Amino acid sequence: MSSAVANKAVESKLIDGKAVSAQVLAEVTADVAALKAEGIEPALAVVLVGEDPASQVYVRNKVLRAGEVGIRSLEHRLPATSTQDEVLALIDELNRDASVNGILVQLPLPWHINETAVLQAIDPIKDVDGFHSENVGGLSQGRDVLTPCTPAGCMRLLKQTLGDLSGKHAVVVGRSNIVGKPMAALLLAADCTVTVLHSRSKNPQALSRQADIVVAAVGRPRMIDAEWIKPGAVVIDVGINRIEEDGKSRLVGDVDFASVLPLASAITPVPGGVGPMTIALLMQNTVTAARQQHGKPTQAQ
Ligand SMILES: NC(=O)C1=CN([C@@H]2O[C@H](COP(=O)(O)OP(=O)(O)OC[C@H]3O[C@@H](n4cnc5c(N)ncnc54)[C@H](OP(=O)(O)O)[C@@H]3O)[C@@H](O)[C@H]2O)C=CC1
Ligand SMILES: Nc1nc(=O)c2c([nH]1)NC[C@@H]1CN(c3ccc(C(=O)N[C@@H](CCC(=O)O)C(=O)O)cc3)C=[N+]21
Repeated sequence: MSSAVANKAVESKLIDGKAVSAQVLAEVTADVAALKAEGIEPALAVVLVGEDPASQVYVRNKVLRAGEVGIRSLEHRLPATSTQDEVLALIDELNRDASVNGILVQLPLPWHINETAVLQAIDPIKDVDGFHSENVGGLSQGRDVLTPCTPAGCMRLLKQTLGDLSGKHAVVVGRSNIVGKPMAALLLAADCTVTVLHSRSKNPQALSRQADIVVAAVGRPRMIDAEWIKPGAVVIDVGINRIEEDGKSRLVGDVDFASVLPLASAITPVPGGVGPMTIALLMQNTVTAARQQHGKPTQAQ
């Protein structure tokens, strides 16, 4: 096969998260403009505690993206030495500020701060991460609540790739509160048969090889290789791992892209897959929150 033909074959399998996120952002830009014409300016507050360099980059990207779609953003940076009460006091202030529609507290928090206490302090109607128990419970009950951005972004990619997901067997590798569990809930709501694998699962490769859809959210570079994948499966790689390779710093997923590519019918790259979708869905959630807070119906997605 000529390399041009080989490239074409690779391209046809790639799920382009950058392109799909651009579509989402275009929709959000139009929604924001419509709200502004009615005198409503959606606003997102991003709270960063400490100086973790990766978190600083993420927060900067969120603020930049908000500006691009017309969402006002407020960046609150607190020192790593802040007490939990200081963080809670800021959240209380943001909860009460009617001009703030969305609140995101960047994770992870410094070790001395209780993550659950902080996430539970956010008013559920402003919880654009969907991490408050009210929203977690609502998702599991099938209520129309704010949904975690990364799993919601994965769903949009899957629906764009496969259309109807009904009856598909989906395997989610990882069971965190921010990715694995909400991902499983969304797949179930879309009528998939769902298997959730984790670090205690026995023979995970054999289970994963039964899946029509594999979502990898483990935080282990390239762990999911060809052994985990049935020919024709759709593979969504949530992992973001910075590794040193050949003396260079590289970003790789939880999927061993080179070994899985020949088997998968479609696969997300890292970077340029799920990551850009997460930020786009955060913007969409902010608009949804603003609409709800102003008593406007939220559009079907
Ligand atoms: N693209 C994006 O927008 C985002 C990307 N991420 C990335 O996604 C990845 C996962 O993040 P997150 O969910 O927060 O990670 P966590 O560390 O919170 O969870 C990892 C999960 O993977 C499971 N796991 C670990 N090792 C194995 C193994 N050998 N076999 C099977 N399961 C295993 C763990 O199991 P157990 O519960 O038993 O310990 C756990 O449930 C990371 O790379 C992170 O950087 C995260 C958020 C957003
Ligand atoms: N409260 C909270 N909500 C989150 O949603 C949240 C969080 N905390 N903490 C950290 C994780 C991680 N996360 C990412 C978002 C975008 C990219 C992203 O845009 N990635 C680009 C590459 C970025 C780069 O080059 O470094 C890509 O994959 O193409 C990645 C990761 C959100 N998270």
